[in-house]
Amino acid sequence: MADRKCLALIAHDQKKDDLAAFAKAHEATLSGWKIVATGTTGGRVLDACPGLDVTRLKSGPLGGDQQIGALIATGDVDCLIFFVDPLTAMPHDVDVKALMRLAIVYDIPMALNRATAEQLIDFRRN
Ligand SMILES: O=C(CO)COP(=O)(O)O
Repeated sequence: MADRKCLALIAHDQKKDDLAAFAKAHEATLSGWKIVATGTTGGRVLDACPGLDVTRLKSGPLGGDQQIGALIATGDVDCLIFFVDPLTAMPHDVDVKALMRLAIVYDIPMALNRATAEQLIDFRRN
């Protein structure tokens, strides 16, 4: 059997409740993926869905976004769902931009809000 594809999940603090609810609502679909997540986000996803295969990396401000960017560059992440908070300044804004840039460079599907993530998860199921 081919290796499962890898999905990266990230949410800024104001969006973490929303991402946990999204994960719960799509738990069955997400169980078909290998998941990598920034540290705090991964913890929230596992609290909501303890059975998912989630690898937690560093927290975003401590390098987690860059770790996920590196995994995109090596071809180890196939899809990115990142619930971005557009209303709060981030100390690691440059890391966030660099991550999005690599998702574009390597042309992987990237959802930056819940509406797009809902479409992406439905699309990939079909
Ligand atoms: O800051 C983040 C993304 O830029 C998310 O990191 P955490 O999941 O560790 O909060």
